[in-house]
Amino acid sequence: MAEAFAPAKINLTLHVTGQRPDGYHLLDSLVVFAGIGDRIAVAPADDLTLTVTGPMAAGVPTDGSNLVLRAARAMGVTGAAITLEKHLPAAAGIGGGSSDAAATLRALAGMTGREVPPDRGLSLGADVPVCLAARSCRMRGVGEGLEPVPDLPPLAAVLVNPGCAVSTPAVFRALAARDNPPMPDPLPSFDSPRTLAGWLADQRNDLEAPALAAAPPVAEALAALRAQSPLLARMSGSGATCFSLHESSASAEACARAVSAAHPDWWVRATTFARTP
Ligand SMILES: C[C@](O)(CO)[C@H](O)COP(=O)(O)OP(=O)(O)OC[C@H]1O[C@@H](n2ccc(N)nc2=O)[C@H](O)[C@@H]1O
Ligand SMILES: Nc1ncnc2c1ncn2[C@@H]1O[C@H](COP(=O)(O)OP(=O)(O)OP(=O)(O)O)[C@@H](O)[C@H]1O
Repeated sequence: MAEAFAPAKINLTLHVTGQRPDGYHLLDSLVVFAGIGDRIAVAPADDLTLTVTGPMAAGVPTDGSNLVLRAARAMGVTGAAITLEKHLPAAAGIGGGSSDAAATLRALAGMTGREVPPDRGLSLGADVPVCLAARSCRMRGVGEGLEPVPDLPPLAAVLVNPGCAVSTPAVFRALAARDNPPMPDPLPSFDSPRTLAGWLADQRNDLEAPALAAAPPVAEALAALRAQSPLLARMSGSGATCFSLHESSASAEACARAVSAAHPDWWVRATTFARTP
């Protein structure tokens, strides 16, 4: 028996800087992890099985297409009873499936003593290597280039998903430009959430414009967050989840309460983005 936490992945920035001949995009992204996420438990068994539980289980595939089972197969594991306790919305830009895959690799490595695949799960999804690292990283290439980042201050944050799934390939396809400038190199260091948020405001998520065009509720989520005067509000990944950064946990919790009250059908969580979850 082994367990692993699958934290939500947040792209504080997401610059699309180019495109490979195979169509995959080159990225330059500052990635952090939240204190909330899914949970994976694995136990020895004769066959490979998956049970999905938890408040966000509805609609998550339970067949071989689930990234948890794909991760197990990538490790050559044919016998394991795996439980996925789903707390994160799916197809939401916060790496739910990728983080589940990474946590499965970690848990199965612990249980079986097998090595994780040499590509760190890249063939399962571009976000899997960073989710396997599960700590703040500068992510480049298509997702395989991981570099440690200067110490970031712990960040009080709110996550809002307005309940529309967004297709990652469709958002990439709708990009107006694929050769946008990267972040500065090296990244500066930040002594407070306010300094970091001020710097982030000059950076971008290049997928935000095409996601806003494809999914109008993203604009509503951003407007609802901005109405609470956060340090910054932005979309994560390919959407539709948006995040806000705050000076304190009390301010993040007040923001989450206000957005939840105005939009009871949205998924809204106050959390912390930390160097290690
Ligand atoms: C948008 C991000 O979440 C940012 O962290 C990731 O780049 C996407 O990661 P992911 O969902 O794990 O991506 P994958 O499952 O590998 O790819 C889904 C689709 O997104 C597009 N894709 C993904 C990653 C990348 N660097 N370039 C792309 O163009 C491709 O159309 C691909 O078919
Ligand atoms: N364990 C899983 N949890 C959620 N979705 C999964 C899982 N395994 C496979 N999927 C499928 O993957 C699709 C994308 O879901 P996922 O939650 O990984 O997207 P995402 O948060 O947008 O990812 P990213 O931020 O990496 O682009 C879903 O539509 C779902 O059908």
